Amino acid sequence: MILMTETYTLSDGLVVPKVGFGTYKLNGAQGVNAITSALDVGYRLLDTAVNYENEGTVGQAIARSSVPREKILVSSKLPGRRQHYDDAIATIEESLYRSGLDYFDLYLIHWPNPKTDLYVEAWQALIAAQKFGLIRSIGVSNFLPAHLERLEKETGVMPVINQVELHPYFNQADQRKFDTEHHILTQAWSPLGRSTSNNVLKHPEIVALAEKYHRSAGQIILRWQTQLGVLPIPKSTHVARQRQNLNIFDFELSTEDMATINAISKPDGRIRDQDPAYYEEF
Ligand SMILES: NC(=O)C1=CN([C@@H]2O[C@H](COP(=O)(O)OP(=O)(O)OC[C@H]3O[C@@H](n4cnc5c(N)ncnc54)[C@H](OP(=O)(O)O)[C@@H]3O)[C@@H](O)[C@H]2O)C=CC1
Ligand SMILES: O=C(O)C(=O)[C@@H](O)[C@H](O)C(=O)CO
Repeated sequence: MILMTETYTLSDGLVVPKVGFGTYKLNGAQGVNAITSALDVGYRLLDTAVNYENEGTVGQAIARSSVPREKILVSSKLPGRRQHYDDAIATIEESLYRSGLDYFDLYLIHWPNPKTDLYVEAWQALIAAQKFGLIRSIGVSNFLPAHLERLEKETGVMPVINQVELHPYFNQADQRKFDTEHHILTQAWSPLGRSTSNNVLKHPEIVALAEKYHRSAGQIILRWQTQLGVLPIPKSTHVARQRQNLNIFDFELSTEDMATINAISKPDGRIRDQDPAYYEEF
């Protein structure tokens, strides 16, 4: 049975599912199998990046899937080392060749890299690539309010999406508020905390809520994110987990339980030392 998701409408009119599928570390034949399985389960938004070295894997899964291309949204990301205008345009074209696609539904600047200070130039390239028809919607990832304000001031164009680290240990309340006020949809990367040693799926409050709602810990977290108005992109290689991560639209967390999860967040809750104010990724 194919699972259906609810949708968000972005400020430019693009309709996106409320849950997408992350593909970091899904490479080669195993990656194709995992992504094909995700499409079979019902995922319709695939998140990739040049830096994941798997745009070919994603394209191959789409080619093998029985789901028509136009029913799938594919989102990729421009790496830090390609933020000069001409490099960015060439990279977007190469991303398309690698994936075997004619267009991307979404393309994001992966990190602002403020020390390199080329993100406005990269944004101008994304605006042009959208005009050329290579990309339907343009967005960013890991952008702080100051970076977003600068994009608007210098180009007049705000991103429609901002993909940031967001899980119960780091719930991004201020960034979400800013994004909402500027009609930007917040996407959650590592929505399940990447199952690190400090595993948020085992947090006692999350485990208690899973018992209360007769759901898995992952489903509680993903449901919390969608009730916050956020779009999580969980990754899983296992079909049963892929299915449960999408199957969150038939229950609702109470206001009190939402508040309980919101209270887990802490200022130093990032998985790694990746504050976009100074982190640079190439
Ligand atoms: N823009 C950016 O800078 C970044 C973007 N991303 C994007 O976000 C996506 C998701 O983040 P990611 O870092 O992969 O981490 P996630 O938070 O999605 O966690 C993935 C891990 O959780 C496990 N898992 C998945 N579902 C469940 C479940 N229901 N119960 C228990 N364990 C589960 C997976 O194991 P298994 O596979 O064995 O099921 C895997 O080990 C990435 O794949 C990528 O597309 C990620 C990081 C940064
Ligand atoms: O996975 C991504 O999209 C990244 O931007 C990486 O920085 C990731 O967060 C990572 O941890 C790489 O080791």
